[in-house]
Amino acid sequence: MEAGGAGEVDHLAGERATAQFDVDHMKVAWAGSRHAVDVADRMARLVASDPVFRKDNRTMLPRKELFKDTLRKAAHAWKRIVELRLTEEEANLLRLYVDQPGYVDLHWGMFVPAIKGQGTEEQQKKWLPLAYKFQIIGCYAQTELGHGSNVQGLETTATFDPKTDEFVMHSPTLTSSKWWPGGLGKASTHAVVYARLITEGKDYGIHGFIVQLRSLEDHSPLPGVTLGDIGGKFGSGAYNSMDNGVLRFDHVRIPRDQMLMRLSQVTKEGKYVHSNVPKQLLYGTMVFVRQTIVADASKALSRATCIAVRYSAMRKQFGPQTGGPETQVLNYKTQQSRLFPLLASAYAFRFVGEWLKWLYTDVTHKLEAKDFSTLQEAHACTAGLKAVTTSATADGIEECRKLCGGHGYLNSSGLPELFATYVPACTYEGDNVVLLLQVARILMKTVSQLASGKQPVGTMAYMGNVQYLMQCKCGVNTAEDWLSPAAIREVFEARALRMAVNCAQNINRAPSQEEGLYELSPDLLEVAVAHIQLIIVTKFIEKVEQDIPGEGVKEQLRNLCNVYALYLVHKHLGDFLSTGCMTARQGALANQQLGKLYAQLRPNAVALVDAFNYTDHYLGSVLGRYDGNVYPALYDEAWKDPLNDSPVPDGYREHLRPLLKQQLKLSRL
Ligand SMILES: CCCCCCCCCC/C=C\CCC/C=C/C(=O)SCCNC(=O)CCNC(=O)[C@H](O)C(C)(C)COP(=O)(O)OP(=O)(O)OC[C@H]1O[C@@H](n2cnc3c(N)ncnc32)[C@H](O)[C@@H]1OP(=O)(O)O
Ligand SMILES: Cc1cc2nc3c(=O)[nH]c(=O)nc-3n(C[C@H](O)[C@H](O)[C@H](O)COP(=O)(O)OP(=O)(O)OC[C@H]3O[C@@H](n4cnc5c(N)ncnc54)[C@H](O)[C@@H]3O)c2cc1C
Repeated sequence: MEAGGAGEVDHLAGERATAQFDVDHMKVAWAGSRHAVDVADRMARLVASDPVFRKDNRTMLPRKELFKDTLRKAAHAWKRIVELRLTEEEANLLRLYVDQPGYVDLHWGMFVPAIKGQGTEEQQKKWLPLAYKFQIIGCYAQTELGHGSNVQGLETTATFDPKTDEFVMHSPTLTSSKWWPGGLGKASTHAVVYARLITEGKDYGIHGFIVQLRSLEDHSPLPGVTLGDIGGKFGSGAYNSMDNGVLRFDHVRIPRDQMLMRLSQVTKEGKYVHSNVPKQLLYGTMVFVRQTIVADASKALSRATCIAVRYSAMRKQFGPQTGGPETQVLNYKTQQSRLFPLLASAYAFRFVGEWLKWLYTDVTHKLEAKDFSTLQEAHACTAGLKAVTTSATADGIEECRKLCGGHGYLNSSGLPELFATYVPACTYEGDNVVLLLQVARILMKTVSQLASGKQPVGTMAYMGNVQYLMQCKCGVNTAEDWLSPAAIREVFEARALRMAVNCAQNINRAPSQEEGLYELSPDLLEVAVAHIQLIIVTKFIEKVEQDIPGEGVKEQLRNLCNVYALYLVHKHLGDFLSTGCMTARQGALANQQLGKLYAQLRPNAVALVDAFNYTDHYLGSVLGRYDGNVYPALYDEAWKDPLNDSPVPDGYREHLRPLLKQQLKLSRL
């Protein structure tokens, strides 16, 4: 846990003393409210103090033991949730701090939301109470061996048989095997299965069905159902605690009322009826989860930066030419220029995640009132932000590992496992490239409508300012001018719009729209990234403009916001220059200002990661310890490796001894 107990020494106390802001209030700004800090703190401590939830040996467990450990933790977590009568908010946080991917994530995160979003009231009344009490365990079975990104290309069939009032679920080919769903392999009793609905001889495309897979008596697969785990995955520990599964159906029958019928129905006679709603609502569960993934990005990146900042503050290498103590590696400007933008990104993703949650809730209310006007905005924002934040977070975790030098490569640093667990977020819930191309298509559509005078709305409203943004000139003359939110916002808007318009013009020159979209898809990706980065920067600026209590808190957030924006200017300078949004001199001034901001951030760095309020248990890193007492912890940790169980290793007699004896004989010749 944190320092302050009897006998504990805070090796980072000096760092904490230099902070120029109230850390306690920064915790509130980060978590969203005082209440959020208190609940999270209570749940984190509850988990950290419970031996069942220990995870320091996780990367050393063989897969079967790891999976059993996951089942044990999930069951224990549920027991605690019931015993302590935890609220939904508390229960979600408890699961978060248990920090081990498992079937419960899909049960609560996808199975339940799919039924809520796509089930009728009657279906919800039947299935949700069972799911809420864990009388059934569910997963989300969409992806197949042959198709993941292309949902419309799925092959599993659900053919209606009016004679028995049932659907027949079938996997007609090997490639139609469901492949990847988490929790499917070993734990789930039920799944929401996505399949092509066929009735009266006609294929009506993809629909969701609730299907029982395993016996509720002995957990064995039901007749006609083939089930298994798809095998080990990248890294030690990591996502291997999850039973991602394979599923095949051989003409399995389910009652008609197990088709999720909120969006469309099949009557007893086999007639297909589509409610008057957009068919994309079928993708609603993915939109919901993409939104939660953005919030998770800030958690993962803040963990990695917390480890790297604390370790960089205690680690020393080299010293001044004149002698004297070695330098903390955090004082190296190169370390700061690699690490501080990641710290700023963690904050940026936290606030854009908060805003996205608001947007999602707002759109949901509108959908309930049959207003579908914001569906496209919700899709573009969730897809784009999911793609940009997960890619930056995965890269950022790996950068943090390198920032910790050799020790970062040890499992005990926590960083290899964090990376291995996190990196599939770039693929699941929509491959990031596929999602960015969705955003780009919407942007191209918006550009094409500008000529007709149609005013874009929401996060695309800036595109309506086309006359000005296509020709404006950045007014920055000094490095300090880059501290103006208006200047920053304008260059990001101009860059995004000009890239979109240029790309749209190039597409129009292609023989067909389709060919243009295909040929220019690498450029389209960059257009989408520029638009999404504008959203993140804008939401950070808007956050800083709010009333934020606590001494120095607003100033630190403003600093982080400027670091985030100017780092992007520096990184994507090519975009800003080639679109004529700014000059090379202005680019150099931005970089100059960035250097000054890093210097201002330096004395606050450790306190800024303290504000995440993570326990040592949740961080799971000897390098990121709150007290900074890294070396004894690293040393102790090494001895826990099973390889150190005996001084002479297994295999010595068979493989080392004969070799050494042979060398001895040869040397005597
Ligand atoms: C209670 C809380 C508990 C705490 C738990 C927290 C949650 C944690 C959950 C666990 C987290 C992680 C675990 C990982 C689990 C992973 C699960 C999965 O991966 S599930 C499978 C995910 N699969 C995908 O994402 C597939 C990606 N593909 C697609 O989405 C589509 O195929 C797509 C969009 C690429 C193409 O679709 P389609 O071919 O149908 O359409 P078009 O491209 O032609 O578009 C037509 C039209 O529709 C619009 N559109 C597309 N998608 C959407 C959408 N989602 N919403 C709204 N509109 C959409 C598109 O813009 C086009 O519009 P138009 O106007 O016609 O141009
Ligand atoms: C850890 C993990 C957990 C998962 N959990 C679940 C789950 O619970 N339930 C579930 O149903 N699924 C799950 N999935 C599956 C996941 O949703 C898919 O893997 C994901 O949607 C990507 O699809 P794919 O694997 O078909 O990739 P592909 O689409 O085959 O991608 C391969 C490559 O092709 C590129 N590509 C594809 N289409 C295009 C295009 N149109 N234009 C340009 N490039 C393209 C991609 O960018 C990528 O580089 C999970 C996957 C993982 C890794």
